[in-house]
Amino acid sequence: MIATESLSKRFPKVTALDRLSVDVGPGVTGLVGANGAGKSTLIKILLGLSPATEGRAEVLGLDVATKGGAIRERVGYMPEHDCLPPDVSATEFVVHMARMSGLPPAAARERTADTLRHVGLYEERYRPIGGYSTGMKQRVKLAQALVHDPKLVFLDEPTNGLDPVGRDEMLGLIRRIHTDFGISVLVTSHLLGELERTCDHVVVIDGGKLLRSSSTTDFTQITTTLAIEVTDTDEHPDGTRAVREALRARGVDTHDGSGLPGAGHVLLLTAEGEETYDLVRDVVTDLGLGLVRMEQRRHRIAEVFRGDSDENSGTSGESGTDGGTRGNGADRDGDGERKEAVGHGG
Ligand SMILES: Nc1ncnc2c1ncn2[C@@H]1O[C@H](COP(=O)(O)OP(=O)(O)OP(=O)(O)O)[C@@H](O)[C@H]1O
Repeated sequence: MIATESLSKRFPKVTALDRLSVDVGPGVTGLVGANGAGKSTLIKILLGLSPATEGRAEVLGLDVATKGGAIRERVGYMPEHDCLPPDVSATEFVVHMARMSGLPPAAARERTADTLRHVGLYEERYRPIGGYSTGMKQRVKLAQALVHDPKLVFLDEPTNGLDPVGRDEMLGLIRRIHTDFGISVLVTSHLLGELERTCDHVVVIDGGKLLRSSSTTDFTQITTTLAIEVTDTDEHPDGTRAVREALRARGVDTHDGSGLPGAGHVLLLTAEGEETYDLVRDVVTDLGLGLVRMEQRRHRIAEVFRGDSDENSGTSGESGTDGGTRGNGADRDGDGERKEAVGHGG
């Protein structure tokens, strides 16, 4: 879908892209990086809107340096910033964008109605955009990117400014763009957690350089860390502690994993093999406790950035699922939800 080769973009005071070589296949691909990492610059070059300083890039087999027009016919673009006219309705605006893409009037109206329904705008679509919420505006921007039935869409920070519910809805929509319509997606975000759930593949850039490009499952491969949660009983009012002590008596060290979201008392330990599972089962049974869960943890993308290895992933206590953001910054958008952000976040 996309291929870049030693692509660079230098502005007078900053190198926004630095010899970036990356291939992106079909599916939903996340482009992640801190603010200023070069995500929007890359998208503009890929659309043929801004020339690269060096290197080359192709989108759908078309050279960005010479085939910008043909690329924009085939690729939808949802820009990061608010760019919607306040005085027209979503329907009028999206019909206009469809016409600009070359659809005849009747087809433009039909596609507009379908697309606005798909993104979840109903009666509101006849009201002026100026009165819309941020979530509704993001949906209009998404609709205009999809209305001409592109093969590929570039979505630049589509969840920006949305509350957690709005973000989840937008991420669901993005997934469905691919599953329902077969349109491939390149979506940018500075929030790692979102991409982990939404994308098949993740490309990470930092300071305009490629840090990593791999499938989401490779990022989140299973670790050898086991997470255990047990019930309390009258005899053992702190079941977790009882398990911890019993395991220690058998020479197995555990770590506190209660920093994990939604977790009550979670113990983390390194699984040496089947014996570890048997040992935990026996210890819990001997103590008369209930085993609520025993599961292998997966790496989270944030941990990959921190360079956490299996060996130390259980030692910090906070290194669990959504736990740590060490070195990557924690992001709060005022919605009270802690999010993982690369770099300094935004
Ligand atoms: N037209 C421009 N002139 C000068 N510098 C620019 C220009 N556009 C981008 N930059 C710089 O290039 C770097 C990369 O910017 P870019 O907008 O691509 O980052 P980004 O990863 O999309 O982050 P954000 O989400 O904050 O936009 C930044 O340092 C930015 O200040």
